[in-house]
Amino acid sequence: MTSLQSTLGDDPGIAEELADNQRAISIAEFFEKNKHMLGFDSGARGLVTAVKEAVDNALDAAEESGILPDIYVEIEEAGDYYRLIVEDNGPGLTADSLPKVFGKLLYGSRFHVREQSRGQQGIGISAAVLYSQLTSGKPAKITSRTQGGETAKYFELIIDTDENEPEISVSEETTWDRPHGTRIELEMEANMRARSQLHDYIKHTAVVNPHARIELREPNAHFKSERATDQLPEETEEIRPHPHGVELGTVIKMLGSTDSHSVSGFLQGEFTRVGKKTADSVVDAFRDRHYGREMAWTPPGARGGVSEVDVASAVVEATANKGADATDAFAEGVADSLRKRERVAHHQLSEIVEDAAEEIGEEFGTTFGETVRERATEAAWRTVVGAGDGSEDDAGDESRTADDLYRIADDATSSRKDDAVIRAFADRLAGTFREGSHRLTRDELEDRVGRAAELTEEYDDVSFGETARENVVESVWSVMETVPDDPPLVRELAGSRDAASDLVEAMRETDIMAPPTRCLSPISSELIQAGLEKEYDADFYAAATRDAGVAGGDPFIVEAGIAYGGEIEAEGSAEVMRFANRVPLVYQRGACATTDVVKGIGWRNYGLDQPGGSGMPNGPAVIMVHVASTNVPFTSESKDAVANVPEIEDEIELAIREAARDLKSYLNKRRSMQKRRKKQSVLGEILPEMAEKVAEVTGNDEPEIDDAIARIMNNVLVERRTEANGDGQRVRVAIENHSGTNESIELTDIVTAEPTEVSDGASVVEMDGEWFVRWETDVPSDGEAVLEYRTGDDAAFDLDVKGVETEKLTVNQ
Ligand SMILES: Nc1ncnc2c1ncn2[C@@H]1O[C@H](COP(=O)(O)OP(=O)(O)OP(=O)(O)O)[C@@H](O)[C@H]1O
Repeated sequence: MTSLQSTLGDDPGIAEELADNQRAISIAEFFEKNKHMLGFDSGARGLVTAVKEAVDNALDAAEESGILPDIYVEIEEAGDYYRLIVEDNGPGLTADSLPKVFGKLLYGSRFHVREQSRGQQGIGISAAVLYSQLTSGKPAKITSRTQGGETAKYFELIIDTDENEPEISVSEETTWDRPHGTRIELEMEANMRARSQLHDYIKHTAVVNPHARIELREPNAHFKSERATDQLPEETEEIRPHPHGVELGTVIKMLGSTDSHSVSGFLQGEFTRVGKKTADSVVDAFRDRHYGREMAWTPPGARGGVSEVDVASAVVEATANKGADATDAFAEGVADSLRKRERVAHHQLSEIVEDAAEEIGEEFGTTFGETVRERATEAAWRTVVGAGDGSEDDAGDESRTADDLYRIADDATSSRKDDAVIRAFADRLAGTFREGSHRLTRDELEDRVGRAAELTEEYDDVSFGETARENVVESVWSVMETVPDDPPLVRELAGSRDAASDLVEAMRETDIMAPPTRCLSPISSELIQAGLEKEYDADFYAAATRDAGVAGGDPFIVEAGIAYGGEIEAEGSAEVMRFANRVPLVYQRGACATTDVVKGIGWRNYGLDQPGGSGMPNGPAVIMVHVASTNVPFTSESKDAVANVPEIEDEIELAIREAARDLKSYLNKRRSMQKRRKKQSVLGEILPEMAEKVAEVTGNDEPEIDDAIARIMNNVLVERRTEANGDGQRVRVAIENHSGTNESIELTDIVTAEPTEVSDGASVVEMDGEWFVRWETDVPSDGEAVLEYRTGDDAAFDLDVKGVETEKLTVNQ
């Protein structure tokens, strides 16, 4: 027990004493103690993280300035420590911003920008400086030269962790041979145990950044990855958030800081993809949630079977002192408009009365004032809902609304339900409208339907289950009308959590075009495939890039690639390569959404082994996933693993499945080709023996085996025959298609003497004393095509056939 606990309860000043111990903690102090959160948990890992932070920044900075990145990384032993040097050819940093970039945590240019970049939080490089000063006690040494700068600046600094501010020990002008760029030198306690992770990081960075030149020199290795293209990734543009998935707190903050007064203006001004029409739809969805909808009833006379009530006479009765003709015309006008409608809600009836009042008033030179209009509206409404006026001779017709609801409920529920049960239910539901408002939210409607259903279950001893209730709610809700009330002003919304929450829900449920992707820089399927081909000598490659999705208001794109077979390690489980915003993720594979998704896929369906039917697939496969987003949701600030955000997980799965489908058809085909090869080799052994026997028995020549194999195997047979013909020889190349499909075939016969009289459609090209007779032709199933030409007597030939898998091809030349 601590001394404070022992005195607790006796001492009236205990809270004050405790309060004395409270004090703010600077972010730098916090991370000084929690460096593992930033990826600096060990010397081995710390070094990789520091390289990663510096290289990511160098790539970001160069690309942002339209410069093709040229990055040099050097790690050298320096006594008890390791020295890390990273140099880039980026735009450099000004003398004002440089000390803060390296000497202050949470200082950066990207946090508030919705645009894809590797860095996000403004922590990375200052965390590396912090780790270096903590472990070696040495300051960071930074040189930087801005574009067009006469000289370079040189700083030595550490972070004052109490204040989270840079403490500069040296600041001077210097010379540097690079025309622009930044050079960072950090000393730290480290080791090279994570060498393979370091190499992977550099190599994989090169794979997905083919426009960058990256060189790594470390005590045991030196390699340089040259630029594969001079094409910078397409420039990204900052965008506003997308309305889907923005959280309530964010929206409240945005409501508080916008210049707009109206909700519609706010939506159009602060979000991407919201124009006037979309804003109107969001506002309508907001009205439905916030104010509820109004029930719209079938007006009297609009539908057969409903008792005709004289709307006009009700209106006449309610209208006093307007002269008989004007009153009749007014009442007829209302009744007529009403008759034309399929359904009418109270506010729509008011509009009908307003319109008739204006029109008839003008025609008869009289005024139908506010009171008259109201009385007329109420009288007409009573006829619509079958309510009496309270007098003895007008008891109303309660069955009107019940009939109406009966029809809706009958359509919405299964035909197995007894008619009397639906009637009883509709009566009870109609009762709730007689007693309560005709304007209600969806929740209120659910309540009413629920109550009516429960009473029906209780008194009629039948079941009125969840699905029936939901269907009735849906059908009634769909005939209800959105109310015309003006939505609150932005400043009112900002002050009301409930109203703002209704707005967020309305934004969420409105169909809104996917966000523009100019803020993102996906790698593209072609480059993913090219990258995989560069890294892995495989038999098969596939890649897929999905359309943009939205998570938390931030657009994202997922891409996937698969390499299979060849030199890829066949033992053990497949390798998963993860990337986020073009940065390879090296650590925390098990905590990453990408890994979870890969494990959740049934790989046996795609032709890979998967022990137990779930988990990592086995075999010679590499699965690559890239998540590009304006705000990648990492599980922690060390940015090693993508968090389990459902929208992103769904897209990862779809991207992988897209690539995996190609893998599946490749593997299926390969399997059937393997079978074919086996069969063909058996035939190749048996047929010559049979041919020999047949020739022996019949005394004839041995039959043509190649032709027979081609026919039995349904192959394409390409056969060259030559025939001496005067001065030279005639060449005849015949293609017989025994397969069940039409084939497009590209054939090249390479001849050592000049060909003449070549068939139409073929072309001849001479190269170094060889003639290439090229011919592209379509041969239908069971069809034949022939190429003919003449050439010299002593010509030699070599035939090359493309367009048909080798297993389906028999060449006889
Ligand atoms: N080599 C560089 N050249 C030019 N500017 C740089 C360089 N390194 C960092 N910066 C600038 O310094 C800022 C802070 O960098 P820092 O690594 O701390 O954070 P970040 O990259 O923005 O985000 P994160 O914490 O996610 O890495 C960057 O936003 C960028 O504007």
